[in-house]
Amino acid sequence: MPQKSTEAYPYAFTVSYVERVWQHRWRCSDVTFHCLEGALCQQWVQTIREQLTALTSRPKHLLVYINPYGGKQQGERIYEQKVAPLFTLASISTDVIVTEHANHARDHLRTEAELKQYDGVVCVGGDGMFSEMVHGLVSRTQRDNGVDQNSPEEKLVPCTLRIGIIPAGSTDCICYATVGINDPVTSALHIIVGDAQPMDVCSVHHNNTFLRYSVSLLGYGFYGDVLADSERKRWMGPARYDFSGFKTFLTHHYYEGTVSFLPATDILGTPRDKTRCRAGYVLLYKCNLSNNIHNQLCSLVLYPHVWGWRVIRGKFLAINAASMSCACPRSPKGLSPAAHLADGTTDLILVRQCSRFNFLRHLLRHTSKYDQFDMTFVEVHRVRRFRFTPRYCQSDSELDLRENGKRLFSQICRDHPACSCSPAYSSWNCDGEILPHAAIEVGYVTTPYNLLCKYTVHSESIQTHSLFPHFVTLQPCYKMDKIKTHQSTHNTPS
Ligand SMILES: Nc1ncnc2c1ncn2[C@@H]1O[C@H](COP(=O)(O)OP(=O)(O)OP(=O)(O)O)[C@@H](O)[C@H]1O
Ligand SMILES: CCCCCCCCCCCCC/C=C/[C@@H](O)[C@H](CO)NC(=O)CCCCC
Ligand SMILES: [Ca+2]
Repeated sequence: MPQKSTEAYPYAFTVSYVERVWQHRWRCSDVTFHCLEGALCQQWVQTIREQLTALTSRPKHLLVYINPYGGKQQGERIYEQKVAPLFTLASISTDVIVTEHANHARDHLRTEAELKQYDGVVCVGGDGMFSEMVHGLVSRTQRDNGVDQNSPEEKLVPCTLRIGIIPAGSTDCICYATVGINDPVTSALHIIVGDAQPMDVCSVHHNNTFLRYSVSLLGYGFYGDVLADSERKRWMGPARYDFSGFKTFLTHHYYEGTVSFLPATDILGTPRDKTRCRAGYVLLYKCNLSNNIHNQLCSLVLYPHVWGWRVIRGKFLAINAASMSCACPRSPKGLSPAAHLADGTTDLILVRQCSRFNFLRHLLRHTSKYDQFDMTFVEVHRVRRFRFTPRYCQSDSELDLRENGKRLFSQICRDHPACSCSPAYSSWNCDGEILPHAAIEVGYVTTPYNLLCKYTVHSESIQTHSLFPHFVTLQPCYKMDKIKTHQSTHNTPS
């Protein structure tokens, strides 16, 4: 600042604020205001501070879990260098746990963590780490409320604590599909300003026994096989998915079975809509869909069997249930671009046996503007529940082998034990974790979740933003713990 104005306006304070720089990317900027009088400066600071304190949606105390081995193993560095300084600037205090083993965060959240003292929990990692948080919190909430997790008929009780994601994984699909980008700074700023987004959760069962929750992808066939292969190549980092994806594409296995599903008939909107559920300031498509007659007509056309379950038998290259778009850097529009984040449904995508060439066309359309569902061997249904039963029963010994992670020597092709045809079973990819059971039942899709790092879709949050459009926090010009005015000519706080 020129000396002249410093002399004329000797008091100053700095406001840090969120700036939208490009598309969905946010950055923290600041602006310094200079005043003639110390008292006036103090009054401004006091008033802004009061307004900030009144924003109850903003977290003050967070519990952070860092997976040091997710993605490119950069979790700790990302948190220390990019996120922690922003939390400090926003006067958010944190308790940080660097996980020591898989399921550390899940078990800590489920049993030990003193959750009452926190306004939210944050995970630094990928989809697997987020899944751990969901399992810890959702399980704890169901247990505290006497909900039987084993019953697919039961609806989940919503959790009150929100989860924030700082992306540091390999796919980061949950972060990308909710925020619009996988950028740690953007996510940290969403957490700071208290953004919230409810999200759907599916419970997955086998023989009336609870297996796992899923919030993004439940995929059998192609995505199950990619995951099973890639887990053996974790040392490759995020590139393992490209390698295993290519390999699985070449193997071109199909799987026989029966899919039964309960179509979501009482909703507006279809998986073929052109809208995107990634609410922001420019594109505000809310999850509770718009009252649109065109959408209503599409629902009727797509779901003529409105009253009950539908059953489809066949040979499938992939069976995917996308509870959200599953957009990620590999596929910016995702597996089901029009899926909604919190509408109590999942989009069931059935890819029937077809030629390698056609399957490649289908896969490539996930990365372009062309419609991946507009192909004769692909169908998509918006559903509330579904089941899958493989054509051939899976024996208990086979399940044991799979559960123990052993190679499936017993997995023979259906007609010719000695040849390399398609095996009888794939496994389910449940948000990036392998489920060895081929036969599963998915209970009612419910929305027991709130994320911290999401654009506003609640009217409450929108109001908050229009009242206080940008302020993240206040800082004096010179580094101090508390907000104070200072006399800029003397470089010392007054
Ligand atoms: N300290 C740890 N040591 C080993 N594994 C861990 C540890 N902490 C968490 N995990 C496990 O690491 C697995 C992968 O983590 P994460 O999801 O963060 O990264 P990723 O798999 O590379 O990313 P993505 O899920 O986005 O593809 C998760 O299943 C999680 O349970
Ligand atoms: C031969 C050309 C192929 C081009 C294909 C592009 C299609 C990409 C669609 C990507 C869909 C990602 C769905 C997200 C799944 C996550 O819950 C899971 C855990 O992070 N990731 C994977 O399973 C990792 C899945 C990675 C699949 C490649
Ligand atoms: Ca959904």
